[in-house]
Amino acid sequence: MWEADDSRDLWDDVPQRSAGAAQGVRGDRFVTGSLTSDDLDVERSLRPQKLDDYCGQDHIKESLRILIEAAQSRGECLDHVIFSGPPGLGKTTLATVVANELGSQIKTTSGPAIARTGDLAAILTNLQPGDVLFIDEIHRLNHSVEEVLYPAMEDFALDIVIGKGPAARSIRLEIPHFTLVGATTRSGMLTGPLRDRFGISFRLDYYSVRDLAQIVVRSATILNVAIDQDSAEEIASRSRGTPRLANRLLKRVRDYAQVRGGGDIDLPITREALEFFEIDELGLDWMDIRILETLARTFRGRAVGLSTLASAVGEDPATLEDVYEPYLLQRGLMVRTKHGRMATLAAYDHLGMEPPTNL
Ligand SMILES: Nc1ncnc2c1ncn2[C@@H]1O[C@H](COP(=O)(O)OP(=O)(O)OP(=O)(O)O)[C@@H](O)[C@H]1O
Ligand SMILES: [Mg+2]
Repeated sequence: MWEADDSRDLWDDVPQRSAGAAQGVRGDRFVTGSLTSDDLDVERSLRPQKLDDYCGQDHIKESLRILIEAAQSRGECLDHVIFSGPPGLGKTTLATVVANELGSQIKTTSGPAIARTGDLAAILTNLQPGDVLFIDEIHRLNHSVEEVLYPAMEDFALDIVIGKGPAARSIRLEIPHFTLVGATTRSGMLTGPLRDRFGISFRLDYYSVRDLAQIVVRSATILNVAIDQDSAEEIASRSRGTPRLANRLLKRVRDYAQVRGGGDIDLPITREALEFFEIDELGLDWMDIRILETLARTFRGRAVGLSTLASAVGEDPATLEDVYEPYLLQRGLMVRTKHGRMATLAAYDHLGMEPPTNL
């Protein structure tokens, strides 16, 4: 089993200044890593096609280069690959890049789209030798479909049951050799047998500010907008380590620069735009700030339960837990103890508030 992990300390170069929610428009949440309708128009054009265009995740890139070249020189298919990691980090992009580097066709589907075993059988029998089959959200495959996938991955065979009851018999069909590329945001939900059948496994990690700045510069070139390095780094440092978010903020800053500035993106207009859209120096939006302020002001130094906090900020508890908390926890701005949630010293510092004496 090939395991690789490209973790680095992402936040070293993020400025730690205090924020305070600026007044601007409120509505859509910019800072989610998940795909929104806003991303669809340009996501395709901004997606790198080859390993050389793919910024960051250097260890994964170099490993893939070696594995692809080795498989090609043996005249074999690349072993099955799984990419895991949070939304917007480039899993789908890597699947396409792998197929392009192999010079193979890619067939794309997703776990929830393959409802019945017959659907998967149809996909598998239609593959050409050497194809890449990309299954997104592979943790959402249902159990019976997964059972069909096992022999396909292991022996390139499809076991089909003909007839019913005592007369039923199973025949084995050969299918072309192919490479399965799976992607998942929830690697913990993969079943053991499925996970074991991937020869290569990569976990994508959040990007450094430097790598994100490179992505912003590349995207600006494709979008045909002028940007300087300082502005690219400013956008990068507020993008929560996520390329999708960096591209989204770049588009908003471009719009703002077009209407309020001369069209080119420089540092003052970047800061003004991000302040207008209420994205602070750490990439926190007004809701994140509201959560921290509630913890710091209303519950000052006291641990608070999820549902109490949710009603205090006017958000649904599940959304609070799944959408807002992970980043605040990851950045060390809040902690979850067995008694409840609390703002940390870093949060008080970020809000420019004196911490309570018991912290
Ligand atoms: N390493 C990278 N270099 C340049 N751009 C990137 C990189 N990774 C991702 N992107 C950009 O970010 C966007 C989102 O990436 P992608 O769709 O591959 O993420 P994902 O991990 O599949 O997300 P999800 O979990 O939501 O499916 C892409 O359109 C691409 O433009
Ligand atoms: Mg994807």
